[in-house]
Amino acid sequence: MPEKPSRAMRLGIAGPVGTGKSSLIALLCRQLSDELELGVVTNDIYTDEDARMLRAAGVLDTQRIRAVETGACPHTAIRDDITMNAIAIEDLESDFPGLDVVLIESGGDNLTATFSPALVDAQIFVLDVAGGGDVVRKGGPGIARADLLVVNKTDLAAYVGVDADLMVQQGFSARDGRPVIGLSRLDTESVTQICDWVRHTLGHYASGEHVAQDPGPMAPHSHGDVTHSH
Ligand SMILES: Nc1nc2c(ncn2[C@@H]2O[C@H](COP(=O)(O)OP(=O)(O)OP(=O)(O)O)[C@@H](O)[C@H]2O)c(=O)[nH]1
Repeated sequence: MPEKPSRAMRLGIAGPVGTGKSSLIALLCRQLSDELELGVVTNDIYTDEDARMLRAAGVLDTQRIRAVETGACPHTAIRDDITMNAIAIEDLESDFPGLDVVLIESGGDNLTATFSPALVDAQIFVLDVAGGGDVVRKGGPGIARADLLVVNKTDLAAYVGVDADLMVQQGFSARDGRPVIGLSRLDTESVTQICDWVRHTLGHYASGEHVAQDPGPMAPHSHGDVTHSH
């Protein structure tokens, strides 16, 4: 058994609005909190809604769930100026020494927002079948190079006329062999798969084999009348 690392593995969960990031965090807390010491940091633009939802879900001691109110563009706080998130994580780590994993939820953003490797050790990019079958093919840094791509809500595929297996296949083609999981909270096999992925990644992190990757900058975009290309 490798020695416990000096700090928790920081695992980012990114992806467009409504794809199921908070639900995935709730699921991981429910499944893994008996075996791992977990903490959560959420990012919302003007509210602490996601943190309140997770606290209300009763999946973790409420003190272990911290909210960052990012203001403005949510990606700024996970990529360009990570200070608020870094402080929230350090507070959690000092209040709960011995945390194994801190899950950090990005504010739902556009398809190209990803975490800086200075903030997270590994990141999951979450899409859902309801966003349409073409999304994976269209690509973007998170889709192509996050440590894991999740195609979520596969239980809804038949209702929205999307072939979930094809989306997963397209994910594999876009990712040079990096992992892709088709997930539904109603499908226990897929839930086991994602929990195993977290355990496996934590094992690599703990043994020092895991190297944080930068999926790449987001596409040029506009904040009001100013155009940024990060
Ligand atoms: N059918 C189905 N619905 C799901 C699943 N996972 C999440 N949802 C639903 O999808 C909706 C959005 O989920 P959230 O977890 O709030 O999504 P989010 O990405 O955190 O949303 P933002 O924080 O607003 O970006 C909710 O109504 C969830 O109940 C799933 O596996 N299957």
